Amino acid sequence: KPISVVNSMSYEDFISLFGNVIEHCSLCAAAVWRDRPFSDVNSLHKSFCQFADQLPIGGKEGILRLHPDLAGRLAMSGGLTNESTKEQQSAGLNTLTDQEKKTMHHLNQQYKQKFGFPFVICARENKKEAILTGLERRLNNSGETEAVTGVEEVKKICRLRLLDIVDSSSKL
Ligand SMILES: NC(=O)NC1=NC(=O)NC1=O
Repeated sequence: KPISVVNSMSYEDFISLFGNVIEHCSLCAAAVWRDRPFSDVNSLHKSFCQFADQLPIGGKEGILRLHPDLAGRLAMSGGLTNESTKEQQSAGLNTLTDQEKKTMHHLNQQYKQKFGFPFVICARENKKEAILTGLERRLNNSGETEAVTGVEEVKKICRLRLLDIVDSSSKL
């Protein structure tokens, strides 16, 4: 969609179009609508990032808790959103060996046990090996660090999902 069409949308249409660019966070889109008109997809992304950044730590953790595990129960049962399904497949998470599945599940559990929110990484920018090493490495971080790191990954996921919707060449 051209950015001019995005800028002329009612907030209902804007929310239905962008309600999942941050996974299950239609609130983000509902808030970002007020920043229109957007000059291009970058300024639209910037608004989403600013909304996430100004959230208190509890809100940041809340955004992370809305994300499905990588190669988790939901993924195995085909219960992911369309976007997450494609993203997890692109990282090769649908072709994990039984051993890799067990390792991923165990590390995800450990991570959630420690932080109280799931491990989030931009799957379209990582293959399964990098995801597993990232999970192991980040397990050693503090909760504060991981809440911020996770939101940085959410911003990357958001940018790629926005680029799937908005013509990146269109400018105000
Ligand atoms: N826990 C996650 O990182 N989930 C995901 N990352 C993505 O890029 N897509 C997901 O579903």
